[in-house]
This record gives sequence, structure tokens and C-alpha cells, in this order.
Amino acid sequence: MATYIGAIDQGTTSSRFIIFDKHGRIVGMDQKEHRQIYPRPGWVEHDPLEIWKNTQEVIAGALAKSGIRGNQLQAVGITNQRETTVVWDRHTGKPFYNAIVWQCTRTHEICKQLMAEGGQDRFRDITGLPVATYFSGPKIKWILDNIPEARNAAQQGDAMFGTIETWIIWWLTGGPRGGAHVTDVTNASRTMLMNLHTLTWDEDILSVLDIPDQGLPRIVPSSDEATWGPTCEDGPFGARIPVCGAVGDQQAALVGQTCFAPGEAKNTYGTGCFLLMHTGHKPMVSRHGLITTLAYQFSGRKPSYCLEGSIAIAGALVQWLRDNLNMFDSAPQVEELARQVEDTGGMYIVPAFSGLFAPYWRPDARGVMVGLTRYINKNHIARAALEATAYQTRDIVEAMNKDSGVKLTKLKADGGMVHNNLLMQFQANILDVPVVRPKVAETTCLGAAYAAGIASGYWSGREDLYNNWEEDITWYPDMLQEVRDKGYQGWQKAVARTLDWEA
Ligand SMILES: Nc1ncnc2c1ncn2[C@@H]1O[C@H](COP(=O)(O)OP(=O)(O)O)[C@@H](O)[C@H]1O
Ligand SMILES: O=P(O)(O)OC[C@H](O)CO
Repeated sequence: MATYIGAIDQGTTSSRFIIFDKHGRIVGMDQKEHRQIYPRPGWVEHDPLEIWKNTQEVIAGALAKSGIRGNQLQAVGITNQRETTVVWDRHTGKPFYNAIVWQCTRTHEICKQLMAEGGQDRFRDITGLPVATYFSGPKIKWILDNIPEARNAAQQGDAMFGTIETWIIWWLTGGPRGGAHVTDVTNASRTMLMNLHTLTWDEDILSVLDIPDQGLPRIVPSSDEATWGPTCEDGPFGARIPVCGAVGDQQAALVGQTCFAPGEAKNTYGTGCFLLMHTGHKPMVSRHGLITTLAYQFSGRKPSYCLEGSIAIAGALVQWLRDNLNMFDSAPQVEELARQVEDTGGMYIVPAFSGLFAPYWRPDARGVMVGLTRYINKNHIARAALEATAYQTRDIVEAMNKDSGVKLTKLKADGGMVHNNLLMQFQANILDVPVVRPKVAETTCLGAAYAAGIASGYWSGREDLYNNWEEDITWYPDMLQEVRDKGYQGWQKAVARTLDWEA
């Protein structure tokens, strides 16, 4: 009987389940979007129960469409939108509040207070992170401070905290009937609560944030022979399958792109955009606005670290043009509009909708469109939206080159936006390095499958994975240096216009 590996990708906009064969090829897939909830400007929530329901549906959907039975899966891995936080009742599985999404800025006051007491970098040596609304710790604190039932339950030891992989693994493995309460090192490294060196929760930070440690999940490797499963027979797989891989989605893409050597980097162009460079077995402190984070840990091996440049809004700007300005019906159509014009007519969009993340870390920033004249039409706006992603990436690459002391010579790309040829060509031009897309662009799911597949012996080691990586297309730079420089200078001026908007 043929066997496969399954991977759940619970992303910001949708949930997917993909089934892979030995060659890393996709043999089954299903996907479903979930609601984005915006209760106030800058606030973003998801319904955790809707996410769990959709996850079960896409698992069942992919199995039904492919004709593969649950018991043909040798193991299951999970990858997820990181930082997004749920607090729930361990006896009922009922969330005390909606999931607070990574993009949500509601913890601005909490972060301001933390910074006033000790500066933005007060936890950087321990956690690798600046104080920012992005990370989970302040989100847990917000729920405990604002929802009295959650605080009471936490004090009684009845509340569970978790990021999305924790939430889903708990349900898959039994939920209130004794499901595993675990988080992998990559997700834990996004909480601002984990010590990057010891891979344990930091008592001092927990006490500063007033978060009781009994609600926190156990920290485990990203690929774990011990497994945290199996799944329940009465769940969506209809079988007991080992759950033995969990990796935050951006780190999963690094694994899926087989960036296992120091200096190798990938950029994932999805809702946001995340450039990660492998830096080896020791955390490297950033001096230029990047964050230090776990890349992955395979069970029984030393952890690997990376530097990350996180951009909050990339494809989300395209969605905004589609949904809020009704400029087109589907995301790929942005390219048709952008191709109607040679350039942006001198305008820029800086989508600082959640403030600016790396390398600026400015929660006070808000989005701008600048350089407008009566000449500008919607085609220029479409083009400027795509260019914004490429310019934000250039900001990150500049910082990465300075931090690592190595000049990036090639960028591996993946994510939903890499099907946009105009963007990818402009990216190569504005970075002045080739950009390459692999044949399997679903690298996030693939990385989670690899984590589960290595733990369960489906793949024997990295050599198997390297053999699965194949180039699809490479975009080479073809822009004059003076044009590149002028464009980037304009971008830097536009970024300056976003600052000091919110108090
Ligand atoms: N052809 C395209 N051109 C530009 N943006 C696109 C295109 N296709 C998808 N996108 C954008 O990519 C994002 C979806 O990418 P995906 O990797 O699936 O995201 P995520 O994993 O963050 O949910 C959406 O924000 C969408 O607007
Ligand atoms: O779900 P994505 O692809 O938008 O990724 C979100 C990131 O993990 C946030 O840190």
C-alpha cells in the first residue's frame, strides 16, 4: 500500500491540507478561507473554532479528492501563521476570546509601557526580539487583563495558552479528552517569552507580563520522533496517525526550500513577507532591526537559528485594493493593471497598516500614498502596490547584508505572490540579485511534511530532501543602476512620511 505524508498549513487567510509523496510532489490538496474580523481600526481577530472546523474540512476534502485513505498517511506535520494567540478552557475547549492575530495592534499600550520601563530592546538578548505588538506574549497579557473569566481560569490552572499549531495539535490529539499541549521551538521563539539559548520559558519575562506559567504549552523540537499524537480515530483522518512535525510557517518554508546551510536564505511572499537567513547553531544578534529566531530543531540535534526580516503587509495590500477599493476581482488581476503602465508615475504606497515591522519597528507609522498628481490612475496604484513589496524586501536585504557581513547573491522565493511575474522581475531588479522559484512553490507545507517525514523515517535524511528541490524559473536583474538607485531613494523618502502618525 502506497504511503504519504500529510501537512496542515493554517495560514492568515486560509487553511490548507496537502498530501505529499516521496518525491515531495503534491498528490492531494484542499483549501478554505476563514473570516477576518476587524472590530476596530488596527485590530485583527480570527475565530479559533472556525479555524479548527476548516482544518477538519480541508483534511477530509483532500483525502476525498485524492482517494487516499487516512491510514495511508505515515505521519502528519503542521505549519501555521505564527504569533496569533488563543486562550481557551482546558475542560471544554471553548476559547475565552477570539484569536488575536499577529497583525493586530491592540497591545500598543502594553508595549509602550514595557518600553517606557526598559526600552524596546529590553528582552532582545534573551528572546531575540524587540518589544512589539507583533509577538504573542503581550497578546496573552491583553486577554488575561481584559477578559476576567480568562484570568480566573488561568489562576485556577484551567486555561491553556497557545499559538495556532498548539490549538490544532491539542484538538487533533483528543482536545478536552487529554490532547497534547505542546508548542514547537520555532513558534515558541515568537512569543517573546522563550529564552532563545535554553529553549525554556523565561520566568522573569513571565512575571513582568503577569502570565502564569501553568497555562503554557510544553516546548518540543520541530521534528520529534517522540510524536505528540496520535490523532484520534474519530477525528478528520479516521485513523491514528503520528503527529510529529510542527514548524512556524516562515521557518517551514526555509526547510521546504532546503536552506539547511548557514548563509542560505528564502523570502516568502504571502499576506506578509518574511525573509529568513540560516545563521547556524548559535543565535546571531541583529544590530540592524532584524530579529533572531529559531530556524528549526530536529529531534536529538542542536537547534538551528536564523535572522528574519518580517514585513507585515505584502499580498495583504493586494487584497486591500481588491476588497476595500474594489479595483479588481481576484489578486492575480493586479498584474494586468500594473502592466498597463511603464512605471508608477513617481508615486509610492507604503502599507504601514500595522505600523512598520522590520527593520524599522515603528508602531506609530501608518500607511501612505505619496507623490500623487492628476496623472496617476489605478494602474499606477496597482504597480506601486506590487513595488512596495519589492522595496520592503530591499530594506530587509540591506539590513541582512550588514548583520551577517555576507552579501546575498541569490534569493529563493515562494508564497502566493511568486506567480506574479512583474513583481518577481522588479524584485530581481531592485535587489540586483537573481530571484529563483522552485517547482513546488508550496514550500511551507512541504517544510512541515519534511519535519514529520524525517521524524517518522519516511525520508531518511537531508539528501533525500535536496533531491526533491528543482528550479522552476529564475528572474535576472535587467535594470540600470541609476534607475534602481533613484527608485529606492524615493522609497526611503516615502517611508519617512509614514512615521509619527499615531501617538
Ligand atoms: N498573482 C498574484 N499577484 C499578487 N498577489 C497575489 C497573487 N496571487 C496571490 N496573491 C496574494 O498572495 C497572498 C496569498 O498568498 P499565500 O501564500 O497563500 O498567503 P498566506 O499563506 O499568507 O495565507 C494574498 O494576500 C494575495 O493577495
Ligand atoms: O500566514 P502567513 O503566510 O501570512 O504568515 C504569517 C506569519 O507567520 C506571521 O509571522
